[in-house]
Amino acid sequence: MRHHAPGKLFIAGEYAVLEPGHPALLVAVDRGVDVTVSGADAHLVVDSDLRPDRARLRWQDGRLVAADDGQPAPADLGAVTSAIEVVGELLAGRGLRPLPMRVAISSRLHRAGTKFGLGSSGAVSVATVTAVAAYHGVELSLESRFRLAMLATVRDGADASGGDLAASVWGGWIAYQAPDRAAVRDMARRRGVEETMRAPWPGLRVRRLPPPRGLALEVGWTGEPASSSALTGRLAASRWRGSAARWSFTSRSQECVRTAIDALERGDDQELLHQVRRARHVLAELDDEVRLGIFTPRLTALCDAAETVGGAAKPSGAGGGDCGIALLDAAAATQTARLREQWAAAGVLPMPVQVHQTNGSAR
Ligand SMILES: Nc1ncnc2c1ncn2[C@@H]1O[C@H](COP(=O)(O)OP(=O)(O)O)[C@@H](O)[C@H]1O
Ligand SMILES: C[C@@](O)(CCOP(=O)(O)OP(=O)(O)O)CC(=O)O
Repeated sequence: MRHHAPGKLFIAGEYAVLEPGHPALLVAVDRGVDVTVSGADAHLVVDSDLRPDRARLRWQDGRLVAADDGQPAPADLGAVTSAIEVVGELLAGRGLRPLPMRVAISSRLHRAGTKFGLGSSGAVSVATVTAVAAYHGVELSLESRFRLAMLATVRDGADASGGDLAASVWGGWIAYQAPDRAAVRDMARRRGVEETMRAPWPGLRVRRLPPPRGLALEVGWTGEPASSSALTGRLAASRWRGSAARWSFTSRSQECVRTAIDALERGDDQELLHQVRRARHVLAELDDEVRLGIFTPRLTALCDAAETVGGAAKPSGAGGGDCGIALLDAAAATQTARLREQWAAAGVLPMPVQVHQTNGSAR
């Protein structure tokens, strides 16, 4: 049983999307993670391309622990083990026991262990819940994949919007608004996974969007891995939290993303470019205000280069490294060539990444 889940890029709306009701614009990419589930003699074996050794695990009170000494499962396998545990809970609710299995993860979202910032944890969660459920004969709808992966993500208190999960599940270009994660986590604790899968999730909205008519998407990698949770944690702990600046940032981001979504739906590429430039500035103002370090020198150079050739660019996601996106006139090949040259001179690696098409059905 094998499942492929694509990685993602944030086109606009990062940070603000953490607040329920605030949209983000994302796109899935044609690189991702493959999870293959096959039989095993006993226990559960997790074999990840991030680790030299396979981990042998066993179930203990609904959690996965090391098979030999009962110690917690390796922390770097947290995305995988949480995803398996949530499926385990779903199966238990249906009177089924998880089978012994080997879960193998192979990813094109890192190079020799250094991530690109294309949403590897999200793709791992989506591919794992889908493949493990299918191995047990449970076919999940698109929304059920998203919900299980979101439950796996929030289970240990991590606050992430789930935008990466939605892009990975639905594919293509999407508009996304996050559910109230605290409410969803509490519901799962009180009422269990099965019921939480069926209940309404306040705030959650996902909508597929048409791609831009005549724009090409370019992706540049800074070569510097960044920790999104460290950046969002610093933001949450800062005095910015209850400030007027926060309100101003989230409302400007919201207006920018809504206008960008509208531009996509109307096929207005020029307006989309304008909103991507605005999104860059809204993020830069947040960075000036809170000094998060979203814009590294390479990310700033990546954006400036795109603007000098007539395009629009910004960091994708939390910033601090990882990658950035640029949108350019698809018909102007010389602009793309000039952009790539300027990126290379600034130490930004152009990545051969295309948009992943929409995943099959709408559900
Ligand atoms: N190939 C993989 N195998 C197992 N876990 C993975 C793999 N790729 C990513 N992960 C999990 O995702 C985490 C990286 O997530 P994150 O920092 O959010 O990166 P990204 O920016 O690519 O989403 C890793 O620490 C690991 O827990
Ligand atoms: C700040 C954010 O809105 C965006 C973070 O996006 P990244 O693309 O940086 O995330 P990772 O996939 O974990 O690397 C936080 C969020 O939406 O969860």
